[in-house]
Amino acid sequence: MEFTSDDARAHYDAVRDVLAGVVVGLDFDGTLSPVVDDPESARLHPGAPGALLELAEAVRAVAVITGRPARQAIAMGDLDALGNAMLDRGAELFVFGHYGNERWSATDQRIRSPRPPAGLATFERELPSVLRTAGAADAFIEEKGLAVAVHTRRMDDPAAAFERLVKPLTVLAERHHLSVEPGRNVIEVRSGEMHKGQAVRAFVAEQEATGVVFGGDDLGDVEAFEAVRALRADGLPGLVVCSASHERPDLVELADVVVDGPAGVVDLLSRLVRA
Ligand SMILES: O=P(O)(O)OC[C@H]1O[C@H](O[C@H]2O[C@H](CO)[C@@H](O)[C@H](O)[C@H]2O)[C@H](O)[C@@H](O)[C@@H]1O
Repeated sequence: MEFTSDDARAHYDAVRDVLAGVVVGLDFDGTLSPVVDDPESARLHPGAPGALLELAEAVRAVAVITGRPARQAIAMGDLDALGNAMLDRGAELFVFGHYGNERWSATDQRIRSPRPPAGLATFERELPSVLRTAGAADAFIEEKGLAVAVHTRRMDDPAAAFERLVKPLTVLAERHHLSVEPGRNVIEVRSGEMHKGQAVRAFVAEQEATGVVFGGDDLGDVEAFEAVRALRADGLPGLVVCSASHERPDLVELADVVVDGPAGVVDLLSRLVRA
């Protein structure tokens, strides 16, 4: 792991000093789960369950804060089993799905979810024609219930297809009062009312946390990075962790600690607990 500045090392120390009251939010894809070509094949890094279990015992609470539907993240990460193991040790696991629009906890076991945004159904009906016009008819469409994601990763030239799609998908989304969330070879269209920064702030407040850590790898995590930095400016110890990849080098400068993908995240969490 690498600190991005001397201040960053001090932020790490400050969080470690109040660890028992700290909340930890972690993104799923690219942070706890290595990025794979097929979004449906994503799974937790093999070291993640053990590291999260150890972490949960040492901190106030742990949350997976993801753009995925909570149900899907729970299934892919076997998070209900992990949550039960945490409960056995007196700790709690939360999952905030759809960028904080959904909520699940190991204690509650029910997913609290809003209705899909108005306009999404019409957007989805019009989407194939927009993809054809943009020369991207073979993009993979992931229907997510509250959102839809258009993936270019498995196309011949993923970056070029992504660039061709940003404008027409933005125009179509805006026509239906929806927001565009660009990510790693994916353009997601969803309601713009919630983001991970709000999820982090709400998590800190409800847990009366004495510190906060957030780890992420993609543009959808930037608001959470900003929330940690803003809370820190108000006096709460905080640490921003970037799970780095060649696909998103621009996120490094927003972080305090940079690690090498999900394996690096697992290593960092273990070090934090053992320190
Ligand atoms: O907030 P996250 O947990 O990071 O979820 C964001 C999106 O991640 C997924 O896509 C990403 O991971 C896929 C599997 O590794 C990869 O194939 C894709 O290229 C990545 O962008 C997911 O499919 C989306 O629904 C999430 O919004």
